Amino acid sequence: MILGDVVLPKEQVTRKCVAILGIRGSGKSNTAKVLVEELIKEGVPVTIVDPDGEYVEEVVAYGGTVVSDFSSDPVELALLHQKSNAIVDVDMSEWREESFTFLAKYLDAMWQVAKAYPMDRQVVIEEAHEFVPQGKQTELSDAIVRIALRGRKRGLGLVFVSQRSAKVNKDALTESELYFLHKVVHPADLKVYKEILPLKPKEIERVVPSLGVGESLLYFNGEVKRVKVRKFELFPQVQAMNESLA
Ligand SMILES: Nc1ncnc2c1ncn2[C@@H]1O[C@H](COP(=O)(O)OP(=O)(O)OP(=O)(O)O)[C@@H](O)[C@H]1O
Repeated sequence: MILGDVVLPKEQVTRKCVAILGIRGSGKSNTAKVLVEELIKEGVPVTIVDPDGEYVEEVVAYGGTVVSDFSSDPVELALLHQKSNAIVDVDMSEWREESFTFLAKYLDAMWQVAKAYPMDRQVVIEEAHEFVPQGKQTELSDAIVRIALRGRKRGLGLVFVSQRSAKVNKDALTESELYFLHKVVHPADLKVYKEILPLKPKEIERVVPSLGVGESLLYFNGEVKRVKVRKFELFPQVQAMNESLA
């Protein structure tokens, strides 16, 4: 999977937890979108928990399913998500109570379906601190923590995206095996990075605030690399054609 100046085999992402952290505007969602696109190309079904509806356009363009009416059947949706290339956007932008209940039921159904039909699939959780917060347990956070801790055997992987790394449930976050650590500046966030990275605290304080948009420290397998993920573009071939005609 070509993400920019970083190339990852699919197996380094699927069945694992991935954390994409950083301040607002550091490029987290862009990194997540590039990752989703590459997973889809590999045939891995992806579900996006989308609190701002910021993936809807892409999911529609890829012929995926956008769920914003929470009266649909979560089990049916989990079965639909079983297909190779399936992409589901759970649009939580209205922050309704029933959307949280639906999401918990959907993830639970996915967990059950994955037992019967294990296959690689990934769930991306934007603003993860809202759904799986540190110090607060809900039906939904239980469903997410269960996937984080025990999803591997059923093929389930997670991607946590958050600007409030200190507020994401530690049990879930520390399951991550791959980290894209974008810019942070606040001491509480730097502290989380210091707990994750095998670098000297002074080095972290020097490098992390200097990261540009789209740049991150990629931490995987005990190794830290400064990387730049490419800018996500919806159907670049179409855009290039339009530009050449203009
Ligand atoms: N790798 C990149 N190359 C060029 N531009 C980028 C890159 N990553 C992000 N950007 C641009 O920077 C801006 C912020 O990116 P993005 O929305 O991904 O940040 P974010 O950290 O998710 O912010 P927020 O927390 O507010 O959602 C966008 O305009 C995006 O197009």
